[in-house]
Amino acid sequence: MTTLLEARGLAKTFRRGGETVHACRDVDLDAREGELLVVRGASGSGKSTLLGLLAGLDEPDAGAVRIDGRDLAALDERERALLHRDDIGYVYQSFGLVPVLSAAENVELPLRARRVEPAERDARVAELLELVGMGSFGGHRPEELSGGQQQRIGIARAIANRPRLLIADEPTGQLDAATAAAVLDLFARLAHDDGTAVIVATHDPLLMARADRVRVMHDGALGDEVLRTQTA
Ligand SMILES: Nc1ncnc2c1ncn2[C@@H]1O[C@H](COP(=O)(O)OP(=O)(O)OP(=O)(O)O)[C@@H](O)[C@H]1O
Repeated sequence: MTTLLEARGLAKTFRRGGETVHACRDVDLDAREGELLVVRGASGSGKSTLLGLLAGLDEPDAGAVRIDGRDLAALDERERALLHRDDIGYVYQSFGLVPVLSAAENVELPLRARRVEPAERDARVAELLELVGMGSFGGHRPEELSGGQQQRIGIARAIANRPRLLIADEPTGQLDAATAAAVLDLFARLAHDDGTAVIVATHDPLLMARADRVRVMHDGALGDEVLRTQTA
């Protein structure tokens, strides 16, 4: 399998009150095409910080992230925007939907950014809403949707442009068991059938059971790979 993302020596600290929090300490990580990689860890262990660094949403204090061999720190603003538009899908823990847009318009945003033709855009939005079981909710604003429904819209938006790299922060946190299982199937298909590199931060044991690899984060440090059978 081809390595799509390589992170080396990633570090990030925050100041909180008078103390320094080491949210990410010397993290090395590879993500490969066709693979579902789970990062597991207790609340506050640094998973969200790490995912934000991997996607280039935040700058590390030290270390580097290369995607397809390109160092994120070396990209100018335009190159970074294109990388985000075309190659990276990100599922935010708190969904990150635009409140004044409908569910369908939120899903449509990445397609508009790529200037997909209107007819193709409409068809793709309908397909994506169906895929996440939200076919009848396209006209609803985020505030009219439950947390789980917003989470599903966030997932549909993240995969709209068929990214090569999908990064998802607790993507089943708000979902009931049946919907979570459908999302797991979707992520597994994206990795195993479509060749997407999928990185998921989760506490969900079912998601861990579907992973090809599991890495455990503890106090900002990422441990060696653990066997899936050790994660249940
Ligand atoms: N912007 C920030 N300012 C100050 N401290 C922060 C900031 N972001 C994260 N932290 C701290 O860094 C540590 C790691 O947080 P992070 O959100 O990455 O963990 P997490 O594993 O994703 O937790 P959760 O599962 O609860 O989302 C925590 O101690 C958190 O309080």
